[in-house]
Amino acid sequence: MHSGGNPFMPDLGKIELTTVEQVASAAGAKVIGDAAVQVRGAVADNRRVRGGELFVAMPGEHVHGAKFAKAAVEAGAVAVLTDREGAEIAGEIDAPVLVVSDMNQAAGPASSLAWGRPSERLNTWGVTGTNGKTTIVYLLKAILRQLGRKPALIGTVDVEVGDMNAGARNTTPFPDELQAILASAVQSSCTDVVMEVSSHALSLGRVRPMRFDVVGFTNLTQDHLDFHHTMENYFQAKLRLFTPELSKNQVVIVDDEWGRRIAEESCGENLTTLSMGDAEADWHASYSEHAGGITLTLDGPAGHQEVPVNLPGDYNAANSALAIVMAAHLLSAEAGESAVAALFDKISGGLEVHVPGRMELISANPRVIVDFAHNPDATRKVLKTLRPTTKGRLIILLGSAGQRDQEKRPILGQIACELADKVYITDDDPHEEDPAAIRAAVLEGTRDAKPGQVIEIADRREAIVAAITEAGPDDTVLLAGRGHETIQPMPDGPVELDDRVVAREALSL
Ligand SMILES: CC(=O)N[C@H]1[C@@H](OP(=O)(O)OP(=O)(O)OC[C@H]2O[C@@H](n3ccc(=O)[nH]c3=O)[C@H](O)[C@@H]2O)O[C@H](CO)[C@@H](O)[C@@H]1O[C@H](C)C(=O)N[C@@H](C)C(=O)N[C@H](CCC(=O)O)C(=O)O
Ligand SMILES: Nc1ncnc2c1ncn2[C@@H]1O[C@H](COP(=O)(O)OP(=O)(O)OP(=O)(O)O)[C@@H](O)[C@H]1O
Repeated sequence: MHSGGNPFMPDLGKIELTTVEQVASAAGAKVIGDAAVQVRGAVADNRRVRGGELFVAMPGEHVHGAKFAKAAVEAGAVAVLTDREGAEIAGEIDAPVLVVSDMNQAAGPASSLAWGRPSERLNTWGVTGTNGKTTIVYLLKAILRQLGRKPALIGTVDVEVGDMNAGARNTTPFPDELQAILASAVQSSCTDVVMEVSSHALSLGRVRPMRFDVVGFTNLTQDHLDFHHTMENYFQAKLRLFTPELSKNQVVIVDDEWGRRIAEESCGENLTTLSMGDAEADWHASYSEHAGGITLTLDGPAGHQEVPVNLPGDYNAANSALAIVMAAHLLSAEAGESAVAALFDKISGGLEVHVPGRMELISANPRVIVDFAHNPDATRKVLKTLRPTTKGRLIILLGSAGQRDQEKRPILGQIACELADKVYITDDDPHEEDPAAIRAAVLEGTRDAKPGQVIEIADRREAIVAAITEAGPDDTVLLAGRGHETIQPMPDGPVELDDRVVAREALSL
């Protein structure tokens, strides 16, 4: 869960007017009322109506947005888009109502048109996969800046447009917000948008009708089974991004079976493959590690290239390789080989990236690190990355989020016991679930622990203080799971809690 929500509200006066009839045609809607009414902009929350917009009444988890249609129109919305249930809930409305059978299909195309089809005026970059999306969009931003371009960024940690940035609520925003951010990016003269595309967003049609210039696939491992139920469904959601309907150029890491299946099944129009190992692929990458990060070596259509990157670990080598190959692949398709050569020339001096809450170093002795690892694959990879550089003990503090994938909880406990010397089990973000029951499920995986290896402390703040107080100067303490998050959703309501702040307090005790 992330606090905030995007404040990016484009200048409505600069958005081209479009008619209800045109919006209805894009959204496949039946119009009740005057189809000649003109709209500009689209919003799904009545509290954000400024005047003249289309109100996008989405069915929600708690309430149907149509309940607020009247209020939206009173605030100045000039038309309402909703489904049949919403039309009934909305009742008599003093504005045309556009009725569709499925809001997930309709909200994107309608919002895009109402915001002036902004994605068509930007180079669009999409990244998907279980782990690495946030890191990769930051890498893409760094690459594009080195090329002298002006990218906007949309992801889990924040949304950045020009000089403005704001915390994100969703990894991939809902269609009205997404299209408003893109319209802001156009108004701020951004050249590109780099964005994370979650599997939820793909399942729910949130990015429609964008057709990305280039997309990248990282990896697929267990997560989000609360939503997708099976890995096959989770895979099918990701696969969509690589079909010609959603993207023009595709880059796929083929080191897991899912990547190989995407390469085979997507029918991507201009697909290139990348391997960090010896899988058959168009590009191969390897790396050497040094104190400041890695030096990445890439061999592929652009020849042999080396790029230093300030991020540690084999998984960050994969993240960096994917970002660079995405850039090379798109430049090659659009501007030819000389543009690719210019790219490598610009980045050969190195890429410098700081991703909040990802391997974020809080102190050196003891080494305290905050990382967003919250699923089995990420937790395993981060512990394995930290082990060789830890002289003393490797201590991990973790829990698991409530109202999310439950199957991963004991697996997380098991990985922690296998790969760390000491394990603190505590609360993550319980949401409305019983925190003790979540901790018990994580503890189930620690049955084979050595005596004294595992300690349970419910309160995360207390647990962080205990873990850091216990650590010696040669130890590493990994505070896993919440990364950049600043609010802990507890059953009794949200509490302010930033692992990085608590760690610094504990270090000064
Ligand atoms: C389950 C889910 O998808 N919830 C999303 C949903 O909230 P909700 O269903 O609770 O909305 P609601 O309160 O019932 O309201 C329904 C509608 O009425 C409108 N409304 C509501 C109140 C009001 O006074 N006026 C008003 O107009 C709302 O704007 C909304 O359109 O609509 C919100 C606003 O657009 C989203 O932020 C919220 O995402 C929540 C935070 C979420 O956790 N979503 C998950 C499932 C998700 O999408 N995750 C993926 C992947 C993350 C990852 O990779 O880890 C993501 O892309 O974020
Ligand atoms: N390529 C990778 N493979 C496995 N683990 C990774 C990889 N990249 C990052 N990680 C781990 O996963 C965590 C989350 O990384 P990042 O935020 O970049 O991924 P994400 O896909 O955006 O995750 P989420 O969708 O959950 O926000 C990192 O803190 C790190 O522990």
